[in-house]
Amino acid sequence: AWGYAADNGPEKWCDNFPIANGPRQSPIDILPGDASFDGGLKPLSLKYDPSTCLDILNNGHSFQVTFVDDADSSTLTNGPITGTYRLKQFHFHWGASDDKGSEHTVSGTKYPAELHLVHWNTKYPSFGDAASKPDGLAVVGVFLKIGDKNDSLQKLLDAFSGIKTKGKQTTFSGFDPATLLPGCLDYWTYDGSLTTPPLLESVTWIVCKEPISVSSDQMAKFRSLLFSAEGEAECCMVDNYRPPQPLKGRPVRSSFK
Ligand SMILES: NS(=O)(=O)c1ccc(O)c(NC(=O)NCCc2ccccn2)c1
Ligand SMILES: [Zn+2]
Repeated sequence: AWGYAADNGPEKWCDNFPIANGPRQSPIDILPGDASFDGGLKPLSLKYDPSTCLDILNNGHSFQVTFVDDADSSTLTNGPITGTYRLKQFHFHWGASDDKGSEHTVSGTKYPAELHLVHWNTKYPSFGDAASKPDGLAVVGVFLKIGDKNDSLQKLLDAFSGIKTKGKQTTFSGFDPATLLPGCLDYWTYDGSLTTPPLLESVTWIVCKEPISVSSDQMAKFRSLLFSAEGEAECCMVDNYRPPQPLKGRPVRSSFK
């Protein structure tokens, strides 16, 4: 199965997922100087209902917080997209040390972690169906930068004792994902893909310019999770990020000057 090790990591994914070398793969290195300001881009409208928060899970690649998505309770509208996209889950990617971990980079700069808020287009019946459509998904990416302790993030870290190993999940309720957003919602946007297998080219990427803070101690806590299941040889969950992929002529637009 795919992973992030030398024998099953990003350099090997094309063996089972040839789309890995496709025309709209993610992540990318964002070059602000090459992005074009688009005055037609609307501000992001993110409306999240904490009561739709369901559980927190170690899926063997990251940890994710999953939401009830059978109604338009937690949605993304406006921004670069048309229609209504429902929040399905959010998860993170991070490094073995604070000098790497993000998937997108900015002029080659890597952040220690990156948050992905995953939404699917309600013109399709489900996430799974939307995931195979070119306008099926919209993922909001937020960089994490070493600084003050993040109290909102701490609520997630406090739940880690119940999800240390692959496949473990616990109930997790009342969390408001809006508390993980930066104050300024300026963004870059481009057409891309899932950054993990099956690497489907169905994602409108919306990457926030402003990072949120995380303390170095909190980053150490991310690294206490395991890729491995209970009873298996312990393998620390670190470096679960795909490196930047070729832009292949895609435009990157900015919502700000
Ligand atoms: N890292 S990312 O691009 O935000 C992202 C978002 C949502 C996802 O489902 C994934 N990838 C993922 O979950 N892969 C394994 C399960 C899966 C997801 C979609 C279709 C088939 N199988 C990646
Ligand atoms: Zn992701």
